[in-house]
Amino acid sequence: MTESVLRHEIAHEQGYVTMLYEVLERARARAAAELQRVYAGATTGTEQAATERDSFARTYADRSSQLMTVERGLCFGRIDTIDKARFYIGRIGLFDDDHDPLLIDWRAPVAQPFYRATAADPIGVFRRRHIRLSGRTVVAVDDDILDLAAWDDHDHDNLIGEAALFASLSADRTGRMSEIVATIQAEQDAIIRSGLPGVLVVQGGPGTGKTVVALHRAAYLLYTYRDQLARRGVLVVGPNATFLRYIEQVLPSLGETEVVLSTIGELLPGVVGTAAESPEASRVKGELQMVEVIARAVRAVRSGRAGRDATPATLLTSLWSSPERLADVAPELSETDRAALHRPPGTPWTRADVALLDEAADLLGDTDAVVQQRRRADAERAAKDAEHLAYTREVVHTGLAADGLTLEPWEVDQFITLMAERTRHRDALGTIAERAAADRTWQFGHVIVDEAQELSPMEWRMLMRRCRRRSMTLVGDLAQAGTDAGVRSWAELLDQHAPGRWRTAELTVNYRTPAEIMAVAADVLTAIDPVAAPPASARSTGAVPWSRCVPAGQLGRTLIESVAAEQARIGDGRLAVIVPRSRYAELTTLVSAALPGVAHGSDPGLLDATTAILEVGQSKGLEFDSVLIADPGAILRESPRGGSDLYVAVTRATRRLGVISDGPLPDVLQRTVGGVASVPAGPLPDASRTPHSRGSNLIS
Ligand SMILES: Nc1ncnc2c1ncn2[C@@H]1O[C@H](COP(=O)(O)OP(=O)(O)OP(=O)(O)O)[C@@H](O)[C@H]1O
Repeated sequence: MTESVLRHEIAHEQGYVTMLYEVLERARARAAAELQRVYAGATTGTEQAATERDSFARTYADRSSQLMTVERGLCFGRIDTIDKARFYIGRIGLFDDDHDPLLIDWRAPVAQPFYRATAADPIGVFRRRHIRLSGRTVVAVDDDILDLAAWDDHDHDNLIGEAALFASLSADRTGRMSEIVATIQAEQDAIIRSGLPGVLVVQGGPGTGKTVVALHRAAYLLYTYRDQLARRGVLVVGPNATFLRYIEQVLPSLGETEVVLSTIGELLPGVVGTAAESPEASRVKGELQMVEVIARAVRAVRSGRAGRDATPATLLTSLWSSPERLADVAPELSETDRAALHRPPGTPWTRADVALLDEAADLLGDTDAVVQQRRRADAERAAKDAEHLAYTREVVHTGLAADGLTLEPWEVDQFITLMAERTRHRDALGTIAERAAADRTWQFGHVIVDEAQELSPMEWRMLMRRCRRRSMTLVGDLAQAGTDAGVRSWAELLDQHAPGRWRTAELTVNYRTPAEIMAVAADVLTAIDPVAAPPASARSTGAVPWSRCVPAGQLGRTLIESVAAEQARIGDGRLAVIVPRSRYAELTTLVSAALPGVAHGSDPGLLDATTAILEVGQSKGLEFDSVLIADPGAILRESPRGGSDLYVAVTRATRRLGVISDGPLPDVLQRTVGGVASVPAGPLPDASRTPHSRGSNLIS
């Protein structure tokens, strides 16, 4: 585009975008007025009537807040089809007074070609345009003309909208995951829009967008299969509380609030399994042989042989604290394994306990009191539904009278049913998290599991009980598995739990880690699995990973110097120091004493800190502008899955990676600049003089 054509196009899009914001403002005003009217309307004065009113109020309040959250980047694209139709794509659907679409919701089928069209297969699209806004001002347009002749020699047609994508990938990290609606790639879009039934497994290397794609899929499914999913909710399971905080803002920005986020350790009502324990104990607890152990323990309780400890918590406490009782019900476990499980009563629950408690609860069943409570709740809900319909009738008639509208009686009835359904949904949805949290037998409409490779066989049993219809999305990377108790093969897992009802998809492009860092990661991956292929990096930065070997006793000091140097290099960006578990306390104390602003792995404010010091497990799923790895040799040695831990650590950075070791540098890191030779403190190696840089650079 020449300069003047570009100016003209920007002015044209500005006119359209300004009109869209005016329509948005009117929709906001309407939602506010409805809210006002509901609050001003009379109720019969009973508590129930007030609840009904609140339910409507919540619907309009949700609508208002949804209309507020789409302010930033309301419209981000446009497609012109070969048959001369034009659609603007954005975060929400907007319509004119005749209900003709002005802006298409990114999840609607009409928007799909925006993400899928390629030069090789334009699916009817002549032009795809990315529109970049700053506030409400159009600052850039970027066109892909999907004309085969012009694109024939282009070798990466799975990447679209490169200017927009590249700008978003190069931005400083904020400590929170952000949504990617404007730049979803074709292979990601196919996963996001894959159908609801059955189990979809998404395997992909680090940084390929598994998490972000899974969250966009949640938003897409709730939009497309609203009736099926709204009342049961969608459960998203993540590896730890920090990770859940890292992703929690993505869904509201996509306009979805009906999603329950949980860790495995919190899936059983009334139990929080977060205490630490030995890797041996969690391995033994995660193995499938525990099914029979728990079953025997329950039988022993029932027969009165082992006392009358018929609640799951007492049952498990007594097993762990009594070697005799454990030996009685778990003869198949070795003595060493049984010893690993032993602990005194009163010890807090660990994550691996939770699946066993759930197993026991499932066998013991609910007590009469719980069953009766559930029946009472069902009856109350039915009564509420009837009252809700009556209230809806009143609201609709008042609203029609206020607007001076006359409709046919059947139209009014239809509208009442629709409104009742919608507001009842909202009412139920507002409390899905509470209801699901209080009900062990809650069945979710869809379950999404992130870092799925980490779940043990016992944890899969627990999760499958939460979704008997097996509508699930599992995203993970077997090469990143941090425990031996995790998944070894997706087929092995799913042939057992969803035979004939599962499918796989793969993500192949790494949007996080630049090619220079991925070249190092590729060596680590080869050591874990010689035939595994690393994902191709979407970009390169020119900054080659560096390493520095220091004499024993100088790791802390060098780390402190390097933190300060890296902070200066990345400006407003974020830095992580990843350390071995065995040296976490030592290095955290040293670094914190010298640099008081550094956050620790368990700090609630971790994500907002500019620098954090973490064990590998705490860094799972997260990303930082720069990463320093301390004592990589210890990371490799201290766990049977040390190679995978190092792979995770190496692939957390979006821009820079440095390695500091007070022992020999592991062979798999020889590709870092500096190598085994000790390099003096001072300026870091100049990337442009670096001899090696493997890995592909898809954006040249
Ligand atoms: N299409 C895209 N447009 C812009 N950014 C993207 C896109 N896809 C992924 N990203 C970004 O790439 C980064 C990595 O994504 P994500 O964390 O979902 O990857 P992952 O596969 O879950 O990684 P890991 O397994 O290493 O934790 C995130 O910053 C994400 O926003």
